[in-house]
Amino acid sequence: MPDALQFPIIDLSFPDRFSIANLIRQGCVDHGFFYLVNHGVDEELISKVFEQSSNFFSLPIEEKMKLVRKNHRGYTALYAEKLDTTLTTEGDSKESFYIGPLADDLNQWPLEEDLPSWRSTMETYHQKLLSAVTKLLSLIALSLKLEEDFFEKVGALIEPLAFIRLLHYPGDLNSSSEEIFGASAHSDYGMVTLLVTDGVPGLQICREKSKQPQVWEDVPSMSGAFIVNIGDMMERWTNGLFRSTLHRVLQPRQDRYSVAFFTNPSKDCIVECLESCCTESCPPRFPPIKAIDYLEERLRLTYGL
Ligand SMILES: O=C(O)CCC(=O)C(=O)O
Ligand SMILES: [Fe+2]
Repeated sequence: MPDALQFPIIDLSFPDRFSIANLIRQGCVDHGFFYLVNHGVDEELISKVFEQSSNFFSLPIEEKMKLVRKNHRGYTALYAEKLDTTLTTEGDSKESFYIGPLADDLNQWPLEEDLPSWRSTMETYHQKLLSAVTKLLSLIALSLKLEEDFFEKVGALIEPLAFIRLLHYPGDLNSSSEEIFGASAHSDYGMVTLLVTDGVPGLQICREKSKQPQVWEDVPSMSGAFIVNIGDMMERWTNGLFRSTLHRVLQPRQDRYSVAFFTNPSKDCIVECLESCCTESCPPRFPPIKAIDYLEERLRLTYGL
């Protein structure tokens, strides 16, 4: 049995920004994961989000299907999504609900009379998370020896494509297939993801994706902390220095709820390998891409469109 994983704990309020930036760099190079504490998001708000998430997923399926995913916002039913696009089995055994950028009016909301304060809770959470991520990205820029406002300057934060994903993994599914996962193996697509879970285990990472057989290690939740992971666009920016680590969620034996916050750059932002991460012996591994084109292609593959 490998030892339990130990990720660095990043304190977003710590005054010595350079030492925190170094710790972030270590977490991103070694694991692509770290914990974030003192992030400025109240425990009480997080509890409310979990309560409202459970209220929504408890609705009858016909009600949930009225808000079925359009423009990548709204409800996706059990087995509708398959994060590991190489699997031939049916989709992942989870249901989810996406809430995207608040400004563009594309989100779908349950009726206020059905779920009072649902929309305002999610909107507040979206705003708070975006503000925590903006602070975190300035430290990530420092950790790459860039100016703190690098991600602003390249236009990543003009209107970031930031999504809340409420997740519910039912615990009472009797599946005969070993190949059914709550969330099958994948890496996230964007810059960074901030995840909070209800403490029910299931999340695992595989640090060496090409090594066979793959070794999967449990990621423990930490009370009061976000689990942060690097996504593929950040891996591309850093020419592979920061890892976008493969992860998955096992099908749990009891209900499991989690809430992910995915941050992608603004749609027209160009993601290209940083000069400081390239050398003659380590040339750029990824061509430049426009954030929206990359994101749309990844979503298309995930939903089998
Ligand atoms: O539910 C979790 O713990 C992780 C979810 C996840 O990896 C994702 O939604 O991308
Ligand atoms: Fe993920």
